[in-house]
Amino acid sequence: RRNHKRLPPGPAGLPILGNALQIPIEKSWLAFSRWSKTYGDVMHFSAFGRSVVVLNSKTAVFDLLEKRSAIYSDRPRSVLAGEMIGYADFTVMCRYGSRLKESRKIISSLISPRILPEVNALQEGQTLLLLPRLMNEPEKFYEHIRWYVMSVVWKITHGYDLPNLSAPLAQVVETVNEEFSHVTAPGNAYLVDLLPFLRHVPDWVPGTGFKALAKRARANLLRSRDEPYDMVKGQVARGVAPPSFTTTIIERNPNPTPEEEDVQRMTTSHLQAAGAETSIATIESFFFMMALYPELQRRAQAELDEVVGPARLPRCSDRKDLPYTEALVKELYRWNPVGPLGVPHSVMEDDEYAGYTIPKGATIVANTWAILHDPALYPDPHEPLPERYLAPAAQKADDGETLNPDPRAFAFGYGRRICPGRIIADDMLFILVANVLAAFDVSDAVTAEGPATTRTECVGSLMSRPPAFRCKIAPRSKAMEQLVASAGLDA
Ligand code: HEM
Repeated sequence: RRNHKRLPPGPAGLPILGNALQIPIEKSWLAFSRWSKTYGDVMHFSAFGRSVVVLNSKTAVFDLLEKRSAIYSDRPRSVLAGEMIGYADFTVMCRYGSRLKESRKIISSLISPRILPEVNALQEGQTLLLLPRLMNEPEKFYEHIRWYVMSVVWKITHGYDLPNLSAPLAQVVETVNEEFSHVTAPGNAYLVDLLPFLRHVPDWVPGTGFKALAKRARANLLRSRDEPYDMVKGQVARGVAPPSFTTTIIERNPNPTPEEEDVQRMTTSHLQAAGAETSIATIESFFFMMALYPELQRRAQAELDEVVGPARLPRCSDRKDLPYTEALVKELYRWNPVGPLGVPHSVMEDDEYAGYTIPKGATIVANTWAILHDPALYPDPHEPLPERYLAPAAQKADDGETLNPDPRAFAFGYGRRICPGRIIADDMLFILVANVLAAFDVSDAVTAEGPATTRTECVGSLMSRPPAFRCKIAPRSKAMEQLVASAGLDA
């Protein structure tokens, strides 16, 4: 379709296909950053007649996704994943409307500063269980990190003690996560998303394998929604439910309408899915960064030794006295943001910005990676430098911008869709970083290509994570070995 509006600039594309073949599937945030030097901070692409607008600067992202959040908070339509499988009922893919509002209202009533002491105690307890696992089987650290994050989130959302990753409840969620990643992966485009009427074509027609896929994935989605919720519902009825988000929701509204219960079920099971993968990838990045940059590790350890001492392990309450460790956590969000392009938004009406039309229904992609590697905001952006946040407050760049802003303002998304789990994620990351560094030395990262170096690049299409690697995780002293073992037993 010809469009006479003045769209933002972008590379010329082919008829019908548009730019679909030009956008790389792997690490597209790097290509977008390169192209922004030619086309500017606001770029337009098209693929099969659909508009995609990529925002490459803090100003453009904040102007649109924050200040005009009222019209930039929808998600793009997705026929297979969103409508046929039903992921659009999940908060993260939910279209803008009453269901999203209801679900976000439930989440913000649950995740508030008031409940943080309880959540922090739980996170500290799970961390003490993680340390002996890392000490005894360091070669399985991927598995341990996964168990750690999932166990923290399960405990918060359903009061469930996850023994290991093969527990049936964990398996259901893992299957849903895998299916979700598969159908939403860039490059796995399904024709039904371009031609939605195909969903009504009978199953026997060749080429409709996507319908069987949708049925299977939907059945798993409903299992992941119902099994944990029904477990807690039964516990509440018997008066034995441990405290959890799901318990609170059920007790608060014991006789919900079917519509209310549907949102409650989806929201609680979704927190489980939304919280896990992002946090796991950030922790993988932490181990990688520590192995590559031993001097950062030493500096944080010196601070932990001085403030916490050798007789105990760090707690959340130490955080205010650990500025370097805090800065290191900030640098983790910046150096390799796990969501380099965030989650796409969609604009609900035609809009004008910087002299261009942003057309209604366009997918809006915030290039968070580009902001977090903008040398005008973060000098020397490719180097992990926690001390950048310790410089005297409010250092200004030539154009008056504050230098080295807190990366959490970008890493957790924007406007009305900002990540509602960010306080939980951030505390979990801090307590893990502080404990691992107090207890262990991390070193010698090795990927399939050989020893990793500071030039080894992260990989991914939707998420950015280090290439698969092994590393050494060794107790810092005999005394620490004993402390970890006894703290683990106590926990
Ligand atoms: C390091 C860990 C995490 C990172 C980097 C992260 C990042 C993000 C980002 C970038 C978004 C999209 C925001 C946008 O559309 O602009 C998001 C959405 C979301 N996150 Fe997180 N997240 C993390 C952990 C968590 C945790 C632990 C939970 C829950 C316990 C959670 C729950 C959610 C939910 C429910 C949404 C959907 C919000 C919506 O679409 O309205 N996240 N997160």
